[in-house]
Amino acid sequence: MESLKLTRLLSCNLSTNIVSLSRTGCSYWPSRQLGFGYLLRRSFQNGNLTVVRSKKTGNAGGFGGLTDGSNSNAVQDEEEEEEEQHGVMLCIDRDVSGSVIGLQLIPQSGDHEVIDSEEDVATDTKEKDQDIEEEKLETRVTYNIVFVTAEAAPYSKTGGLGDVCGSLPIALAGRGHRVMVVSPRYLNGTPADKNFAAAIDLDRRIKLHCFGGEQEIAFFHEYREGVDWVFVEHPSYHRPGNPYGDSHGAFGDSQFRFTLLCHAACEAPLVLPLGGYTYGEKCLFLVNDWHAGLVTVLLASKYHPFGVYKDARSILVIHNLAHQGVEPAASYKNLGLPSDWYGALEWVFPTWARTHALDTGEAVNILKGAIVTADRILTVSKGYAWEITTVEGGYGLNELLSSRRSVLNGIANGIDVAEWDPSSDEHIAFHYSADDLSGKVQCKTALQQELGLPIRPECPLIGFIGRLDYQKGIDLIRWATPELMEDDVQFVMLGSGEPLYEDWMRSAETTYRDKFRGWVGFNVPISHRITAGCDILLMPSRFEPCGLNQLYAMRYATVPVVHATGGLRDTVENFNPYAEGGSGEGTGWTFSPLTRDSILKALRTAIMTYRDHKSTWEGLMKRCMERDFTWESAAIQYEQVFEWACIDPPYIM
Ligand SMILES: Nc1ncnc2c1ncn2[C@@H]1O[C@H](COP(=O)(O)OP(=O)(O)O[C@H]2O[C@H](CO)[C@@H](O)[C@H](O)[C@H]2O)[C@@H](O)[C@H]1O
Repeated sequence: MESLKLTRLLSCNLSTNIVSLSRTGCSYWPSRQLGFGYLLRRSFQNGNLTVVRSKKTGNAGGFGGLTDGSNSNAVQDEEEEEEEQHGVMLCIDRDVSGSVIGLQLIPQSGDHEVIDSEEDVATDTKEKDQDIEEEKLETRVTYNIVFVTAEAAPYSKTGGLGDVCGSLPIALAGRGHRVMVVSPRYLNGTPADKNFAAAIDLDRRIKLHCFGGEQEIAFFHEYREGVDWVFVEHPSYHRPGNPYGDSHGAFGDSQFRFTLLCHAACEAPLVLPLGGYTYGEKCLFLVNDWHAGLVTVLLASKYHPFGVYKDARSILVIHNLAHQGVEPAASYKNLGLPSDWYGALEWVFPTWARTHALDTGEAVNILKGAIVTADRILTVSKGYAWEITTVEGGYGLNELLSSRRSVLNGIANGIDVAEWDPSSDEHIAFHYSADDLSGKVQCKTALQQELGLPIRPECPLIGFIGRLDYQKGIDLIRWATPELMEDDVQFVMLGSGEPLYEDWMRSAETTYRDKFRGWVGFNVPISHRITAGCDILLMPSRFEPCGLNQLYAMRYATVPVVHATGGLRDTVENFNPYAEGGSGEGTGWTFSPLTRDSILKALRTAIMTYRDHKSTWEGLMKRCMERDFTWESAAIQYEQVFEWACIDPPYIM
């Protein structure tokens, strides 16, 4: 018998493989999932799981999903060598009429390792390597995944949430999962509206019960890069500005608009026949930030009591705990939740945070409701997963989050390495790679020219990109700038946000004419050019759940100087000049505490290294570029969490 590398495949550290069986009682994992040229067939008899391993000689067949029992042609082709293993049934999937539509099975404890005898081990090294390669790439179990998010690039983006929800779904789809992303169909009367041009009206109107009546919404759909992009259509998503506000400030009806999103997202898997068939009830909802938070509460309070979505799981992904969706308690009745679920969202401000003596501090907090009802909780880095359980980082939710520590994990974001690739980036004038960095200095002089700065390739160019708000430490940058400008450096900032800082950036341009540029606005091409053209990227964030700009910077050989917090500390390795026999180790500078002086000190160390230690700097640039920030490795970690979510029963039934 030839080698079958199933050991790692079937003996994950969870000791569990969940296998779905179709109505017919057996299904096939296409050979791509199992290693080269094999199929697994599983049948269920008398409460036991039988795994039949077959060598397949015909075509590998499609990769259409775990429960696709339609590979009958492939079955006919196979030349079976059967061996049996036994397991137990975890649960039965039924449709609304009670008919069995699928089964979840778990291999019998101790039986789930398939270890071939030594004689079986293939001698052909090439084939072995190929098997291992395949195995590394393959997904063990596929899921129906429903992302719910307020933004998803390229359709909508105001920050990192859009980036993540625009690229992680594609990575997961690429690993064999069926993935839907549900977000609003924003139209603001600008050229950005064309982002939605390829999405077609599915002609499926539904009525949602919230805000004192029936709200009719429609669904638009685009299938792109293996993902079902579903857009919720409602007039409240059509207005100037970004998803959250306009030049006059934040929109006053965010609770309404995102309540619609959540109700619609709960219905979408049930009512939309995408590609011919619905996602159905057995879904994994990935609920991103407070805007989507009502999904977990709806599943627990509105669907589960009626036996709907009982095999679904919800995972709350926290990108930023500072925004929680807090509104007056009286707004609870608008949310379309049963009245006896008020406690899940109930939130009482501490006395010091109340506005006047008669203020009882009572509010509803949607993110809190999601934390209470989600099956699992994720944040976008390990460091931040810990920080949010502390008083300093918990924004009032630290005790609640601590109480759910057993289901709380952190996974650092990846980046879209195709969009952010210095060797092919369409937004930059010159291209470069770790093997040939010469294009980087050309990008620098092109940027200096574009910004009207003196063209000085030898002058250290520092960059900042981000939202201009308290989180990003803009006040400290403003405070440190006068002293920084005494050095022979150039500094360019791109950002929009608080008017105070926008005005300061404009005025600093006048004060430091030859040294400072402040680009006020949101401009993706410029962000690429700054990332490529600068030598150093500054990120003095007060807190940073993950941070993407430091990852982009490293990919572009721009050395990050960051506050040692959250995801910044997890992803930037502090430079150690003495390591590796003096050739150095690390990818940037992580400073702490967050003060004006430590920002200046870290920047000056970086500047001195850039000026006086050219080969050390080149080593830093190369190490930055060699880091793996692909979504692939993050997606594998997400799959681990999916498995954990499915092993446990739903948190609230
Ligand atoms: N003016 C501008 N013009 C063009 N592009 C601009 C821009 N301002 C910001 N961007 C872009 O927006 C993104 C910002 O991403 P970040 O992760 O740094 O921050 P954000 O705080 O929005 O995200 C939150 O969610 C993400 C995702 O999980 C976490 O990484 C992060 O820590 C958390 O605060 C980057 O792609 C950046 O280039």
